[in-house]
Amino acid sequence: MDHDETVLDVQCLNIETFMQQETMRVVQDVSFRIDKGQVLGIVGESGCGKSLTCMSILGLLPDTARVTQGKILLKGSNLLDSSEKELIQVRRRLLSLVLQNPMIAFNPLKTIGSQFIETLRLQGNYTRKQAAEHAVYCLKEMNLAEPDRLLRQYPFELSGGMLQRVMIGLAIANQPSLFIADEPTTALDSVNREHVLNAIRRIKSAGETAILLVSHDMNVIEAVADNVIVMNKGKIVESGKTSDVIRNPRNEYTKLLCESRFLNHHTKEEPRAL
Ligand SMILES: Nc1ncnc2c1ncn2[C@@H]1O[C@H](COP(=O)(O)OP(=O)(O)OP(=O)(O)O)[C@@H](O)[C@H]1O
Repeated sequence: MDHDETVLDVQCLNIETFMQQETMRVVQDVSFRIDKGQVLGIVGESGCGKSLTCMSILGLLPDTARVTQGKILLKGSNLLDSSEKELIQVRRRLLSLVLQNPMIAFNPLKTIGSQFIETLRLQGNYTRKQAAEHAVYCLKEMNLAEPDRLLRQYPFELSGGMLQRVMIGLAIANQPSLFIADEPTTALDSVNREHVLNAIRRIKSAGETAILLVSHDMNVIEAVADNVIVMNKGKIVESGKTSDVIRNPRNEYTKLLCESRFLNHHTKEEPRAL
């Protein structure tokens, strides 16, 4: 594989948390790579370390957690060696994140348009007019109808699924090198989930961005991820091409996740923890 294509290379990542005088190794020796135009899925039960792994890449770990060992190479440079100032620049130019609940990402008192335009102008060299035009383009890319009208609306006027797509449109507006989506479909009904998966497919087919997709739903991973890692209790217990892992799961937890695929379609429940 051409090394130039690798966007994110996480090597032997270890994260500890410390709360109430107790230290816990919550991520242990986790390694993975994502190339341009590829989607890597991370699956695993609640508390297995998926979110802290993502937050460490963004340099946004909470005060009660820290990376104790490892490397996070973004296009070859180790983010763990970056200063806070450099990280802010990296987050603006190269990384973007979408979380489960888009409502908390928006200011309820401002229109979608003003927030979209403000963020675009913060990230890039846009006039207000150019930013407004680009916002319309991004919303169209997300297959959202009537983007001009949508930009005049307030967050509470949109459904969760629409807001999530607005968030994704905004997140990829400046073609980040790495797009991290942490449970982007979990709070959505099946129709909106499909819209979000289509949005991810579109980003993938543009071929410029590496995508890290966290989910506990194997259906979602199966739909868009080229490769998958399965985490349990802070460790990778299985990894490989998504189709191979699903066809031939080796680990007991992976088997459960795969079996729950059909169940999840109807109930959206998380599989029982082992
Ligand atoms: N801010 C924090 N301070 C201390 N410990 C934390 C903090 N956030 C998470 N943890 C602990 O770290 C471990 C990993 O949590 P993490 O949120 O990464 O799991 P997750 O796999 O993303 O779970 P979920 O699917 O529920 O979001 C858990 O044991 C959790 O309790």
